[in-house]
Amino acid sequence: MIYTMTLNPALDYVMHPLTLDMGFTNRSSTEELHCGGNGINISTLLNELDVPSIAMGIAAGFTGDYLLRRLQEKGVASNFVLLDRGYTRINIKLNGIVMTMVNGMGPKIPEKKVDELLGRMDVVGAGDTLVLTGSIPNSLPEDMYSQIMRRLGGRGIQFVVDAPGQLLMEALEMHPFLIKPNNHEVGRIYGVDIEEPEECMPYAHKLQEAGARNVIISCGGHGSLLLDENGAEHVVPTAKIKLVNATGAGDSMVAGFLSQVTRGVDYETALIFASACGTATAASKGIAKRATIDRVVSALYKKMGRAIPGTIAQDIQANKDRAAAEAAAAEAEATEKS
Ligand SMILES: O=P(O)(O)OC[C@@]1(O)O[C@H](CO)[C@@H](O)[C@@H]1O
Repeated sequence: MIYTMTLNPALDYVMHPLTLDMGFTNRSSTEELHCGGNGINISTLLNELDVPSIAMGIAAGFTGDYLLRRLQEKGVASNFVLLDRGYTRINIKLNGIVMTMVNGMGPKIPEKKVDELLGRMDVVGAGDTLVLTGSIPNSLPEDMYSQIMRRLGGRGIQFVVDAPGQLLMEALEMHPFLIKPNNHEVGRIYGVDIEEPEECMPYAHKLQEAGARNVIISCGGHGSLLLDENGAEHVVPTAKIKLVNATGAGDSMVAGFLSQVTRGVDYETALIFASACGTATAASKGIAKRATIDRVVSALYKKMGRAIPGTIAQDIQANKDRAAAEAAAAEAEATEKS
């Protein structure tokens, strides 16, 4: 089973202001509200791919209630500790000419609730994957992820860590199965300005030397790289799309990668699929749907001049057949009612 941990989930309120003038009232042309927080995004995409996962974390107040209800409606299994006070944050994503984000701080987490969460995590065991991702509320210690990994260490759990700066570096000594920073995050860690996957490769080696088994570094429109645990380097371009909203694109990469490696697919194919999932979300309102992912997968293989591998081609065909059957059933039902 894949477990995702979101200690500081959010509702992502995406607004589309036509202008953004500081000190004035700006008006949005359209708005959307999505369940957010990195682990939740990962579980949402896994659910879209029919890969079972359980989203864990801490939620609070009316926003937390809404978040959990929406997850349930989508069929995303969850196991959240509820706080008695405060509310799950609402992160503002201003999707104007330049994307601007204002993320909330999140509620204060009392120690007894952390203990409750740690207790619930005892279900995670041998063969499971635990994804620790996103920022953590201020009231929790900086080394929270490595604390969790130490507590659960030695049980044969595969850890995935996608977190900023110190949180990530602290976790490396526990040899996570996968880390996925982006080029900006890596640049901040090592004090460099890097854009292209090839420029990032030496830093992937440093992160691997520091403890990570597999290192993916995403570089937005420039592509992405994987330095795998066998020392092989893989670089993949990005399919061309019209950017809609990049929120959750990195999380979608993690979900896409896990969806493939957990079924035994080779690392290069898993990276290509991961890249397509990230791009598909960047081309979508919210986390990508399967049909968009399949379109981007096909476009990416075409761009790379390669044939789509058998397992992935079969999935795409099965999804097409399922969508066609669902459309036919819906049409038949509509005809019957009229
Ligand atoms: O404030 P954090 O935890 O660093 O990031 C939270 C967040 O920006 O990341 C997700 C996208 O990756 C969004 O759904 C969410 O709002």
